[in-house]
Amino acid sequence: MTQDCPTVFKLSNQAIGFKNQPIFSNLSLMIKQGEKVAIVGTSGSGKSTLLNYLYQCRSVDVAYCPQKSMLVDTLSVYHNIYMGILNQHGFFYNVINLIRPFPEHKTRVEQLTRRLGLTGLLFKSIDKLSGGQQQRCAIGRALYQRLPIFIGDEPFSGLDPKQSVELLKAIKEQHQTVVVALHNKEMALNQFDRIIGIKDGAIAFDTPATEVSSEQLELIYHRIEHSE
Ligand SMILES: Nc1ncnc2c1ncn2[C@@H]1O[C@H](COP(=O)(O)OP(=O)(O)OP(=O)(O)O)[C@@H](O)[C@H]1O
Repeated sequence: MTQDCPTVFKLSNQAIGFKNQPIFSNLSLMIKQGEKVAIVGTSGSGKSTLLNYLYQCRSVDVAYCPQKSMLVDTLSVYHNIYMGILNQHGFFYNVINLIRPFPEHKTRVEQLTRRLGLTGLLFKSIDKLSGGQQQRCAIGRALYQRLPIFIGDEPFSGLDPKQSVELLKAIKEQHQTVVVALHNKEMALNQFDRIIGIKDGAIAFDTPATEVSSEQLELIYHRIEHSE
């Protein structure tokens, strides 16, 4: 039961946003260890702003998969995935491993690429991959960090539904707590424990996925049409 688990994020009446543009003025939110949370809302509603804030709150425990993947185009899948753990090793270890991969990392990254559906692409450079393959590589970078929390900002947007579910399964196996922004309502309803709907700079609903109706979700995406 996650109710009895430690709290991993707790925001109380928090203002979140940018210098001259607050996005949330009074946000309260608690996420417990072990929860699998989907964040939904229209484009521009503040999902990325919130996820980035959560990441900043405890970056050492979070494998973060932002919308702009920050992969290095000219480097290979292997190198881009390994880069996720650069901060876990010393400078010389990293340099040697990047020039001549240690067998331990090569084996583990290769196993991971199979799970990601990137078999045979280990040493292919990122700029030679499709958008979806690049996205899977970015997820691989997060998975390779083996951190307790995964935060993903639309990590499946370029993937087909089957791949998305498979990758989410891998993410759930690797990370205790999962917080993901997505636009796929079916996935939010079927694959997560809890759904947080964001609208007009506030949480419109925060409900167990089994209790969220598709009407509630539709409402989140409903735009008010202004007429003169
Ligand atoms: N660096 C920034 N400086 C100022 N305002 C920003 C900045 N980044 C985003 N915004 C604004 O903050 C609001 C929320 O943006 P955010 O990217 O969090 O939305 P989102 O829900 O993630 O959207 P999408 O689904 O399109 O990714 C938007 O109005 C956006 O214009």
